[in-house]
Amino acid sequence: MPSRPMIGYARVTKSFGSLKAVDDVSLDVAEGEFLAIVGGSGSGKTTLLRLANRLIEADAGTITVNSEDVQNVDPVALRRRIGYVFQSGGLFPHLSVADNIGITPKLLGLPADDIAARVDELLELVQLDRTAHRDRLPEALSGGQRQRVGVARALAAKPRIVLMDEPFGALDPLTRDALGEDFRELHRKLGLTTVMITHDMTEAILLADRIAVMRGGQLLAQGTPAQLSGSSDAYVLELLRTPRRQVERLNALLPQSGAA
Ligand SMILES: Nc1ncnc2c1ncn2[C@@H]1O[C@H](COP(=O)(O)OP(=O)(O)OP(=O)(O)O)[C@@H](O)[C@H]1O
Repeated sequence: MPSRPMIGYARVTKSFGSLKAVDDVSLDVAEGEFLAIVGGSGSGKTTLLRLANRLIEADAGTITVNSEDVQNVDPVALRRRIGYVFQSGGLFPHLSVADNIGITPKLLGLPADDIAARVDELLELVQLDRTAHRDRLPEALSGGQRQRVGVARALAAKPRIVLMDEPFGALDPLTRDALGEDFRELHRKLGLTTVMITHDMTEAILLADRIAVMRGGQLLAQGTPAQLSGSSDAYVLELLRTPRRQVERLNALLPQSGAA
């Protein structure tokens, strides 16, 4: 694993009223790492993610991005340096695919020809056919295609960091699998640092280098899947056992391949 932290949380706390959504969390994400954040609903995953690009401000603690305290970085400039993929794609419904992808380059003041070239490059990168998809509105795309556009848009300003909030959650399992694999390849090819929230433990184990487990706002455990499987925490072990238990149940219900 690379050594330099690209994102660093040091004793970070964020409350909403009396509720500690993120409670004294310290976590480093190394440069080039793919980290998955897992945990039950309301455990603080989204809050933790959004603290990194200042969509949410911390009450206490320090967050660094590329060794810089995010408090010293203009939030808009920070968000341009960090790609963000929303669960539902988060595309502007009235803008074409090309305009959705090109929105940040446009805000950055790039000339129209450069934006068009960048859009084509990104469409290719996320494996969408230029001619077929460029001018469509998001409503004319499948869920998987929308998420590909969401990924392309997040990559438009050539960020080194990508944050993804349950990006493949609303997709059918086959599309989800394919997109997960494709994104993992992009992560490698572009040398990204990726933090992805997922509810799917199998996805976390298959895609991520390391997994952070949240519960009640606290970081319960972090480590590689192998390290976590040696955890002494019952909740962590339960989470890690889920994929295997599902396979066992499936094996019991389905004929084994090759069987008559
Ligand atoms: N803007 C807000 N105002 C008040 N409470 C909030 C706000 N945002 C989040 N919370 C609360 O903080 C806690 C953590 O929320 P968060 O969205 O971070 O959890 P999560 O783990 O991402 O959940 P899910 O998996 O359901 O998306 C929850 O109890 C939530 O209701």
